[in-house]
Amino acid sequence: MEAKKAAAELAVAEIREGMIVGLGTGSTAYWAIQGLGARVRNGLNIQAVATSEASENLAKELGIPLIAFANISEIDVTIDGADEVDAAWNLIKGGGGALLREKIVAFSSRKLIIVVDESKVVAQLGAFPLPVEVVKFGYELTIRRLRALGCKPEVRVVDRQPFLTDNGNYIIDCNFGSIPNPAGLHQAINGIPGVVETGLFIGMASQVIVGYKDGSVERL
Ligand SMILES: O=C(CO)[C@H](O)[C@H](O)COP(=O)(O)O
Repeated sequence: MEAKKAAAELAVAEIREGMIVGLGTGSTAYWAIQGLGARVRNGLNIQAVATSEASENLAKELGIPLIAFANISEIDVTIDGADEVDAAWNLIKGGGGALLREKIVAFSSRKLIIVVDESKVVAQLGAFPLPVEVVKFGYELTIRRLRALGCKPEVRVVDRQPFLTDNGNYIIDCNFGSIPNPAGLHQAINGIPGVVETGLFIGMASQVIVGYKDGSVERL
């Protein structure tokens, strides 16, 4: 917990008056949202957009003002977590099932700050099974096509039910093993009809902040 909190707090310190801020999803982003809530209570004037219903609810509880996407064209800074970060700052995301909204928000963010604990930093992506969001229709066929790309795909199950994203889709966790060419794999998966989005975030991170067990932090 200390590692995630420390990384999140350093990112929150970068938020300035008047900014539009993207709120990530997960246990590390949770600390960023808490930190932003504290700064808002101390008078910081920001507006936020959330990447999940959970983060939106937390922002509301903390009194962080939210703004509709219809009223913005860009987000100044988004702070989000990741499941893996490689040496080129490519990411696997979606462990919390919010990858589609996270990618939509990240894509329109001038700056994407990724906050992780040290366990997430890897030489090559792939030890964490890649989450892929797919529509329910024909998902059995979509899974076959994913398997043909060389992975072991599994429908994510929570409480013995298929997990449904905030968008009403399934998550297929795809174990490819080591991923030597993340961009190529992303393209191949996104070419399968039925796939909505992959959890590979290629070249999107602007900054990576790593927290350590002893509470120290490092910018990569
Ligand atoms: O991509 C995500 C949610 O879809 C999260 O950012 C990712 O799973 C990391 O979560 P945590 O900070 O809880 O380890």
